[in-house]
Amino acid sequence: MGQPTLILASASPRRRELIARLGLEPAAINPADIDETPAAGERPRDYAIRMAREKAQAAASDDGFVLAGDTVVAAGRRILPKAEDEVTARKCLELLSGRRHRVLSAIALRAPDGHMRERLCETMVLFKRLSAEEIDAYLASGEWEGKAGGYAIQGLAEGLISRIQGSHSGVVGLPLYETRALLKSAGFQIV
Ligand SMILES: Cc1cn([C@H]2C[C@H](O)[C@@H](COP(=O)(O)OP(=O)(O)OP(=O)(O)O)O2)c(=O)[nH]c1=O
Repeated sequence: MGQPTLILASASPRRRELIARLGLEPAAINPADIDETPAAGERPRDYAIRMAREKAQAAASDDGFVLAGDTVVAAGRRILPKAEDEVTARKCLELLSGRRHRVLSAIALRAPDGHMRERLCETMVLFKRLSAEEIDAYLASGEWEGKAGGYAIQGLAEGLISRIQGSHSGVVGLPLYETRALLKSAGFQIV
């Protein structure tokens, strides 16, 4: 039996690389453009799941399974923004410095008949206490651009992270354990 058709609803090159690590190649990449504004008082985990579902729904297809993901950085109940400018990135790093925070990574899989399955992965991340020099140097790298919470663990930031409990791939954007389980439950054959 052949593999079901997989459509990846993501513009993120990291999600493409991560899905390849499960030995899968999407038949199509259909990024979903949705409104990513959190609702007032929305909990980080609810927001991550809602975003993943909305992305999968926006790329809905009768021809295959649509996989989408969403990664949210949360400090307590607070949802950190995607850092689009240096001021925002600095605020995020100052907030995360020396404190534990959570990264919520939700994935949603929409079946061709419209049935939606989802999973959530939660990872604790601890940054060292960052000095002013460390923050300045990190900002100068530009790696924070467009990243939730103003950092990317897959780059320089990992040298500033003393502990992570959960899923490294989840922090990057597609939790491989949960993604494999979700795809297997939908009939994909994966090692
Ligand atoms: C915390 C963290 C975030 N990020 C990035 C991944 C995403 O760009 C962003 C989370 O935003 P997402 O909305 O999850 O993803 P995206 O906008 O990049 O792609 P798409 O919606 O098309 O699938 O933060 C990292 O790359 N590494 C990290 O360590």
